[in-house]
Amino acid sequence: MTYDVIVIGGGSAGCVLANRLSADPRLSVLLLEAGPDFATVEELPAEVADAHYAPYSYDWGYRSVPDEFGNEVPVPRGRIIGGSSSVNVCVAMRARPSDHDAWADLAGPEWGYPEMLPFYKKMEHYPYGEEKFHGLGGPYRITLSTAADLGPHVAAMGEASARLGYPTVGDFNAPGAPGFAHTPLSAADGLRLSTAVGYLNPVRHRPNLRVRGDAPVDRVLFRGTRACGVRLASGEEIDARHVVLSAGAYSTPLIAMRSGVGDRAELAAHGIDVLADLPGVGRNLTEHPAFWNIHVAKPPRDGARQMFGSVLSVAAGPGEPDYDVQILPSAAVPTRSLPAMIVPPVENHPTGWDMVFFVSCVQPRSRGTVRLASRDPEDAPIIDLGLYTVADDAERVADAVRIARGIARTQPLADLLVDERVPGPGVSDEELADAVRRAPAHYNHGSSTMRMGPHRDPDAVVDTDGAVYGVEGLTVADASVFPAMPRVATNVPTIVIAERIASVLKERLS
Ligand SMILES: Cc1cc2nc3c(=O)[nH]c(=O)nc-3n(C[C@H](O)[C@H](O)[C@H](O)COP(=O)(O)OP(=O)(O)OC[C@H]3O[C@@H](n4cnc5c(N)ncnc54)[C@H](O)[C@@H]3O)c2cc1C
Repeated sequence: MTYDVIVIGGGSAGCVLANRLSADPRLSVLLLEAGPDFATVEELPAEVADAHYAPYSYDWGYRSVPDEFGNEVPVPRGRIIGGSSSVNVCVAMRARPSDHDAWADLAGPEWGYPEMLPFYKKMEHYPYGEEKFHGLGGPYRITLSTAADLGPHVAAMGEASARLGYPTVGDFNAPGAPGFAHTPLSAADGLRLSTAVGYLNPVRHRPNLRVRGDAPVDRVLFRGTRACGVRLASGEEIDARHVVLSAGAYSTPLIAMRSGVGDRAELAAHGIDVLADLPGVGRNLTEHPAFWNIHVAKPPRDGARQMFGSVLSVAAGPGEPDYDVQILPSAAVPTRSLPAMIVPPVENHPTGWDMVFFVSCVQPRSRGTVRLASRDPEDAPIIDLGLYTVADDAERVADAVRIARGIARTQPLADLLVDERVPGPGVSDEELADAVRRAPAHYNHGSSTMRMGPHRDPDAVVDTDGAVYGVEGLTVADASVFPAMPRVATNVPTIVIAERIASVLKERLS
């Protein structure tokens, strides 16, 4: 059988494509996912269903190459239906109007905020009611955490921020000034709402949609320069009129390169024939660099239900059109619940409880790369996150830690904390940038490795509709096409990118 469309990767974007394209009963759609498929919420492993903590199972197990200090940073990515939306911490932030201004400048006016607002509304089920900035009845349910969900430490953080002059923001996903806000969440009643749950499960009954889990793809097949199907890692070949790459910012460039789309010299090094010489494939990897600023907490009177669910956004650097650093405060959490691969366990902890300020520079200038290690589809890529290769990024993260330290010293939060644990009181404010560089972490927001842009841009890989330059019948829709990194968490921006690309593609293929 020849499918009208094969979508590779059933993650945040792939499930959107599968839903929107198969809405046309004339289009036969096959969704191929490397990880396991769980067709109902009841079948989900408990840790994947539980929205309160990010599970680090169902993961590709990637790591960044060692940096100058020998740190090999983990790069988690979901290998499961729903992709990284099945393993993330459920923060559901829209890209800001200022991010859309940048996208419009780099990729075309259709990516501006007024043009994209209808897609945000279309994707959303906002149970508090439809209004100017929100939608009702869309596939993706967005909820707001309550003060009870977040516990007393986060409430005290909000009060301390207000005392220091940071405004309180009622609706993070409406345009407006930065400040302290409860973050919207892709979770409800403790259930993580992946795009598999929101977009895919309700349409699985469609006779023109087939979903295959445990089906890793090796490469796209071409007749001349026209995509005509895919080859699975098992060697099985499947025909299609059109192929969509939605395998995420790390895997999409790998599949492209194995298929002959990429930098000529890199393809030649692996003996791959060149179909389209596109040097931008695997370049421009952008990540939000982060630091775990940890404070020993007094045990909370009432336990929180949600680890993360609020954010303070601040313009720290000069000349930014919007905020450039973010501080995500955690609830007070048992020390042993922090991921050991990121926060080494400590002996003789004074209380057994910590409060984390997970801080980031959300407009980083550093860039990294994703490269092929070999032609074997099961080989991990060579990932160089490139964190802090531009020194200013470490200064911005240090700015965020200084702000977090100031809030930790301010009442009423100061009364709920004991002392700073990481980096610790022995590290002065002036030494923070160095401490940040020596303990690299990130927000798990890797993107832009198949960047969207005009053909004249030598690093652009896809056009404004996600079509890959130099070949026909091949589209990319996932976080790899971000024209620039938004200053927010990347799941919702990936979903709206997929929504827009799906709407254009459906028109073309129908
Ligand atoms: C631990 C973690 C926490 C995060 N927390 C948040 C958060 O709270 N809020 C937020 O907004 N963002 C968060 N993110 C980021 C966000 O989830 C991602 O940016 C987003 O999911 C990316 O979507 P995508 O479609 O590009 O890729 P993914 O969702 O990763 O989907 C790619 C899919 O393709 C599949 N695939 C890959 N290679 C192949 C192949 N060869 N053949 C077949 N299938 C393949 C993968 O298994 C995966 O299912 C987090 C990410 C992680 C990893």
